[in-house]
Amino acid sequence: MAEPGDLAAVRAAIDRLDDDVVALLARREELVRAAGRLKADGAAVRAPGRVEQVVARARERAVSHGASPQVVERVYRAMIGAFVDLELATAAVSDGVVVGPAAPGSAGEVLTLQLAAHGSEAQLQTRPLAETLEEVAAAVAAGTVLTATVGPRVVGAVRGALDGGVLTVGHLVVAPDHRGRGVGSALLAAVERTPGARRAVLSTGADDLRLYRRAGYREERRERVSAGLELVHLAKDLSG
Ligand SMILES: C=C(O[C@@H]1C=C(C(=O)O)C=C[C@H]1O)C(=O)O
Repeated sequence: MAEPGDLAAVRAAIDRLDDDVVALLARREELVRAAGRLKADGAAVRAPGRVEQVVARARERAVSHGASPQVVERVYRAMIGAFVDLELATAAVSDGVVVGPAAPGSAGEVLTLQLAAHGSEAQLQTRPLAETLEEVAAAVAAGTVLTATVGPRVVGAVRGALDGGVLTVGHLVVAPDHRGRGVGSALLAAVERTPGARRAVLSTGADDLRLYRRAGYREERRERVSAGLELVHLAKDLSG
């Protein structure tokens, strides 16, 4: 590349280059998010062995481009650190939390969580939250319930009913002492991986939208259920 003659010109050239760098970072972020959705815990998110592979490869590429491998390594370690934080905050779960199909016999615990759920969704007293033990047990037996467990304890659950490629997500609940640690996001990410699901839809109270917005859900419409209580219908395209 020709050397620009003064600092302003150099900076203009850096700005143009940064446009490309950020565009590439955006593509990298998409891939990192996809990797995160395939992981079950914090150790898998951090993947230190893979980090060393990526760094070693970047150092080699730096040498072949005539760049400083030390600078490239520092940039890469900082970048990967930021991506790991993103993965931990989005798809992944705190260490020790395992997400998977509800174990036979867990219906009682799932129902207890549903009944204990706080917030607007519980206040709606919608049919799902007023389920009987038999109904929850039938859903567990049908394989439509996913749970998050810590050791033997169920700390969260979600349900996904698939019909013609449309996944209706419901009953997302997290034990009060496990909130804010990515359990809800991990359950949501796991249910979205239901084979054959091309679109996810769900309805929730107007005050618990953050988790869903962060996960890429878009608002379709709002429905006033009663005075002071609004139900928000959300959807997410899963085909991409
Ligand atoms: C994207 C991944 O997750 C993390 C982020 C990495 C990256 O940004 O390259 C590499 C390893 C993990 O720490 C992965 O495991 O590949």
